[in-house]
Amino acid sequence: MAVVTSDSLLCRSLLTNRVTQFGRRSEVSGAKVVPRRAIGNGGKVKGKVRVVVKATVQQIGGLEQVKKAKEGSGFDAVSEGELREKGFLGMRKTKLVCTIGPACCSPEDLEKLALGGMNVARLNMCHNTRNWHLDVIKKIKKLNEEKGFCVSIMIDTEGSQIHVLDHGAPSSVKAEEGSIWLFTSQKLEGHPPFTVQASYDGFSEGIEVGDVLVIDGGMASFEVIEKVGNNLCCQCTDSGLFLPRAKFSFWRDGKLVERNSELPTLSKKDWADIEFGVSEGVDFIALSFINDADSVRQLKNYLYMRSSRSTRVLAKIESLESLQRLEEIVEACDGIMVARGDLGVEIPYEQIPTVQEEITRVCRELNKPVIVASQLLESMVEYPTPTRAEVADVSEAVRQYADALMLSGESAIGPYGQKALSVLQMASSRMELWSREENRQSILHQRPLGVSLPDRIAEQICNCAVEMANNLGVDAIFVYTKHGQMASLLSRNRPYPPIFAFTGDNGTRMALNLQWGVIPVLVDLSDEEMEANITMTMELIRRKGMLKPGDVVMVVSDLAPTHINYSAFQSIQVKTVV
Ligand SMILES: Nc1ncnc2c1ncn2[C@@H]1O[C@H](COP(=O)(O)OP(=O)(O)OP(=O)(O)O)[C@@H](O)[C@H]1O
Ligand SMILES: CC(=O)C(=O)O
Ligand SMILES: [K+]
Ligand SMILES: [Mg+2]
Repeated sequence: MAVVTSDSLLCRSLLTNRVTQFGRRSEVSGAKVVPRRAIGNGGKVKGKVRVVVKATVQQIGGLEQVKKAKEGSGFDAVSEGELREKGFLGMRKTKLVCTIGPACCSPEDLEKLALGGMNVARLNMCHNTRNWHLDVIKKIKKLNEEKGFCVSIMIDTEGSQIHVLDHGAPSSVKAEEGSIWLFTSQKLEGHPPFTVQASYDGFSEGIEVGDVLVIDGGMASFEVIEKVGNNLCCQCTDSGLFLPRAKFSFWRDGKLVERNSELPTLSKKDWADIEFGVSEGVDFIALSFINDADSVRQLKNYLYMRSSRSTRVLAKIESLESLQRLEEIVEACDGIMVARGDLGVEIPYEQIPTVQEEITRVCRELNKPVIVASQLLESMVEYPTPTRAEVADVSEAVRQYADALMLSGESAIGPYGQKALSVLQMASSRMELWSREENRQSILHQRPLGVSLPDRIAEQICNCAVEMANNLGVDAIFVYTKHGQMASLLSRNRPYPPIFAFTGDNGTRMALNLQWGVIPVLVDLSDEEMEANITMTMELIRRKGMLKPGDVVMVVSDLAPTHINYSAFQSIQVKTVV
């Protein structure tokens, strides 16, 4: 068995080599042979950058690298099983994040979630002790090592926000219309009825009589009828429940009274949690309640100083301020979470759908992964089936090409976590298939990102590669990447075939777990011999019986062969398995 092509094809393609204007779209006629092109400015080959597009036929047996392609190396057990069962095109593209809580923290439950397709486990530092979280981290790492899973770990900081600290009951308390309540930041002895303790001393600063206090974005509403010192006396105007940690927002003349900037973005506790995450080698740190890009930069600088550069920083969009500074935050971070729960406290909930669409679009265009989170399958916290409206919401996020979907209470505290995960899995696969059949990918707009010529070339290569891959109907895209840049540029174009991202860097592998359509594979890559890397990885997949004669693989690479005097050497090759 060998991977195809003929040298004559290669020669022919070399003969048709011609120089084109930089930035022109590659013409793909549907033929499997694509002329090699050197791309330069104004018809000249530009300095130290070479781009090669070719179709080749080659024999892959007998190479030293083939021996290295040992069973099981770097390819996670779940993707392998999915590929066997469903073939390349059947592999799920949308990634799944599960919040880990008391309902799913045993090794058996974690294993079931991993088998069910959990790509990232989220630990919410608002809840439970650091030791509890440490125990979960250890269990996940053990599963990855011993059972061949590839589950990345995210910690989600508590952040600072005004919420209920104590309402005098372990679960919920009802507020009836007309009842009068005292809101205070003081701890009250014996907790008298109709009192609520707020989490922040300055919770009532700037608040006036007549303002409206809304609980959890609409769960209950109160009118401020008196202000005594820092305490607020309020009358319930819309009855509802106080849940533990219920959130406060104040409204005046139909507009939010903005307060978030008064609170520290990264509290002492957040820094201690971050320190914990860094020392335990978590893959993602998600920052709650950020208002601008400064806190993201601050954390990135800190990670740089700590030589913990493989930890990726995610910014959660859950305040009005962060929404107003969306682009600068997206540019500064490594990924975004649309935290619809708290966002719905700060903006009217009817705005959530359009805001979500806008955030996912900006993230894809700026090439940052985006997670859509909260209440996706909320009813499954209690019931074993989702509502039809919830399935529609999940499908809408997939249709918008979000990179990932997240479960919160559904997995953390609900008895049907695995079932909720399978609902996400099935609904996303279904919507992906529909999007592909409807050819929706072709209407994706890409804004140019790169500034330097090599970056612009990498971007164009990836845009063109995806267009070619879709037009040619290739089965898989292989990409070789150190930091994940090429893989994410391919993913940004949301191709039909899956992207196998081969990397020698474990941090890159774990980070790519969050990216749409990318299957990260850890392998030893040679800096010198790109062809050997290609041969080795094709053989790795073939020996597992997952590449069959007739399969067509597109290979995209940008690793620089050091013996060639070019600063970058990027190529697209199309290979057919014989
Ligand atoms: N580690 C944990 N230990 C105990 N309960 C947890 C844990 N993680 C989550 N939960 C429970 O699951 C629910 C949903 O989790 P989720 O992470 O969405 O939290 P949240 O409190 O709603 O806040 P946010 O997501 O805005 O930080 C929480 O309200 C909490 O009851
Ligand atoms: C996930 C989260 O923090 C929220 O939805 O508020
Ligand atoms: K949190
Ligand atoms: Mg939140």
